[in-house]
Amino acid sequence: MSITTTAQVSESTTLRLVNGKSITFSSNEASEAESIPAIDVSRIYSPDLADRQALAEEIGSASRHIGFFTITNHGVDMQLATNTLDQAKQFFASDRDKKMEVYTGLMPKEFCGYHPMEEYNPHGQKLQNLHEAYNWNYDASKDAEAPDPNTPSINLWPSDMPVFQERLCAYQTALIGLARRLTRVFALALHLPEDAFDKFVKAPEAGMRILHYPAQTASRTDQNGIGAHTDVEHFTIITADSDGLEVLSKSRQWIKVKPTPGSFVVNIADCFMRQTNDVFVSTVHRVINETGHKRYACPFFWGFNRSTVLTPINSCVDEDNPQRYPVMTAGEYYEWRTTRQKTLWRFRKQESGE
Ligand SMILES: O=C(O)CCC(=O)C(=O)O
Ligand SMILES: [Fe+2]
Repeated sequence: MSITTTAQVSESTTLRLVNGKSITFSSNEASEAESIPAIDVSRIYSPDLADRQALAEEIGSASRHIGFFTITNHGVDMQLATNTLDQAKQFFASDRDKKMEVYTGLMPKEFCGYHPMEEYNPHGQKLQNLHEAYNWNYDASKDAEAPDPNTPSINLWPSDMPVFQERLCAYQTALIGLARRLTRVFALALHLPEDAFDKFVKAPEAGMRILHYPAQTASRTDQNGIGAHTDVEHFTIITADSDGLEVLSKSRQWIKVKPTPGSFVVNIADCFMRQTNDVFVSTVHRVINETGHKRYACPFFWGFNRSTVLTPINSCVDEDNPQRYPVMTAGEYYEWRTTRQKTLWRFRKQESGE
């Protein structure tokens, strides 16, 4: 972590993110003084376009200002989420050898598979990030709305845990349905036709991850559960069983996000930020588990098909906001981030003397 000191103000911290941007904040403490917007999204199911447009205005405003919001009345059966978190508890409780059979290092250009405990340290803190994770990708053959048995899925499933795969995929299928509807609302929020993005999400990126964060005893300066970062794709839908998620506001304060039973947290990610030329904010976030007990979470990472060219949306580029990023496909960006993230984070681990 690089510490810089300003003349009158106390110490501030500057961190460089994997996406190339830097962030600075003056206090490492998080507070509940600000909160993220809570949006009732039941209107995604309304047959009336005016209802969906009104919802799009709310979601668009949250995406432009903080890039994080909670959604209620989303229509997803929360039993599917509970089942997935139960499977996470069982998987992470198994032997390390068992988990290492699906080690993510076997797939250097992908995130899928098992990420061991204390493997990464993105900001060179005294201690490695205190989490372990398991990631799995979209499987076109299980897509309820557009099943395609001919596209192989890239995954590392544990060999003898069929219920694990079944429960995790059932939850993923439900979230894919919700994400397709939200994608239409985002199109409206950008004042595009509602179906403008449909073609990009026929065969989407819809990877997921389960995470286990042990209770942290070290200070938040020395260790994070997961260090400050932005997500890679278009938007993320997070389920978590406890406090711990923190979001960096525009005023550079860390805000605590409270999980509300039955709701999800949604955040904008980097591909959407690039495609909207920074009109949508891909907000920096991290997790620090100071609850005193284990924390489990399950983010769902939704992105447009890897062949989608991330040309900035016309209405997001003008004289005051000229084009900020070179154009590349979502797949090129994904691969750049994955390899960079894995090598950079491991490099910093070696640097810290492990
Ligand atoms: O555990 C959480 O609540 C969020 C995890 C996260 O931000 C991530 O995996 O990208
Ligand atoms: Fe994240």
